[in-house]
Amino acid sequence: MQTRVKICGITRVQDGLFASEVGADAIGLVFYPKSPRFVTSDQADTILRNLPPFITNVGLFVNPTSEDVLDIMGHVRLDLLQFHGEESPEFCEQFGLPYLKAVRVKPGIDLVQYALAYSNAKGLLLDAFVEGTHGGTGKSFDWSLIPDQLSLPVVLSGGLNAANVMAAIQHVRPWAVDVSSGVEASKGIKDAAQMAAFMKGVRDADV
Ligand SMILES: O=C(O)c1ccccc1NCC(=O)[C@H](O)[C@H](O)COP(=O)(O)O
Repeated sequence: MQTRVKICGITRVQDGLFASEVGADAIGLVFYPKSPRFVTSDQADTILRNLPPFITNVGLFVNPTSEDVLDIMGHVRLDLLQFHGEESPEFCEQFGLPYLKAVRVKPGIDLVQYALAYSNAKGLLLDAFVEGTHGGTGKSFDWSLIPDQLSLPVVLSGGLNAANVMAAIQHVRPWAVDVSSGVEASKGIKDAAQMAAFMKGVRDADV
């Protein structure tokens, strides 16, 4: 099986294009204003208009209002939503788009119950728990906390990079992996060589 790849926190057309060229299946656009990778709807629209076909785009939010999401959706044609806060299943489902629910994993969290609660999600994005932040931390977590079987596809995230992504895939066998910090020259600025190396690590894990 080929592990899918999302490269998140794209803020520049050139980074979205290169992510497409190296084989990423999806790019993430962060609409959370407190993030150093935040993009406006106009910036997001420009990035998406320059992407080649067949690249899924994911709009990322943290505890938005319904109006926040609808406003972005009115300006940007999003394929998938990703919620990183304390959004309820009902909140996530109201927009008529498929969505990923992000979960920050720490000992004691019941991922089986989480997957059952968000049963209409397209997947669970499992990320590191870092107090006071919601994501994009560059920190990994103990992958052994992930149950062998969950009722939703797993998108493994949190501190992945070219050096650890092969081990992560071989350990977890996720549907997909997601990366932001691990392919950056600085926050929000992706590094082409790191993106290419990350993709090579994913392909090496899949053989
Ligand atoms: O990327 C951010 O700045 C961010 C801020 C707040 C919530 C979520 C955020 N990113 C969401 C992602 O899907 C990241 O790719 C994920 O958290 C992994 O990030 P990293 O550990 O830096 O690879």
